[in-house]
Amino acid sequence: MIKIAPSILSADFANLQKDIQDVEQGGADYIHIDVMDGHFVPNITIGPLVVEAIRPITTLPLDVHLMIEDPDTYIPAFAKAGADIISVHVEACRHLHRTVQLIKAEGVKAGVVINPATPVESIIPILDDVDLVLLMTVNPGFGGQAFIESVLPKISQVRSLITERGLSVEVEVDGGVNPETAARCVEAGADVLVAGSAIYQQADRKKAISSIRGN
Ligand SMILES: O=C(CO)[C@@H](O)[C@H](O)COP(=O)(O)O
Ligand SMILES: [Fe+2]
Repeated sequence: MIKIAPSILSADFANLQKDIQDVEQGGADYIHIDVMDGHFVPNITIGPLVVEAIRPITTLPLDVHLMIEDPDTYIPAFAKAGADIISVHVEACRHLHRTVQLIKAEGVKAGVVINPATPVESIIPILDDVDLVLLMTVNPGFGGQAFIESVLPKISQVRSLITERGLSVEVEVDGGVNPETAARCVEAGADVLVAGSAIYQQADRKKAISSIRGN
């Protein structure tokens, strides 16, 4: 079963509770939270206080995507705020194993993220230690961007690496996911699909989630 992780970056921030509960009732599997610091990416979004406020209003796992410099400084705060999965960009980590160990020491699942231009080879050394690999299909920073087609072979490459090693690691895709691109990501080997605008721009979120799932 394909998991759907609506990105609240495209939700109405003045009505976050309603927009989160709407996707929970619509069949979402995770709530994807995009954390941006204005340094690693040219946008500023959500901090641990907002994650803490969201925690009691949903039973879904909180999938926290850190697009920040120096993630080690902030990981404990996001874990304490209630994150279930914390994913960090290889491009932002000077000592990747140390960062992943820190996430796990906080009792949280660890994910590793690569930008569209970062080769899959960069995650091979950490594959045994993570719960999730997130492949960006846009350059991080904003919702509503166009899907970058050239990432599709990277999804298949990551899926093969995981299968060859007999690992249980989820393959998540993020950026420009809609019913049409979702089908190709799944065909390539993705099992978790993040979608922001394709869900929140639709009045019927349940229907939007089902069509991304391919139902
Ligand atoms: O991490 C990011 C953007 O940096 C994403 O999670 C976006 O929020 C996805 O938005 P859509 O491309 O689905 O509109
Ligand atoms: Fe994201």
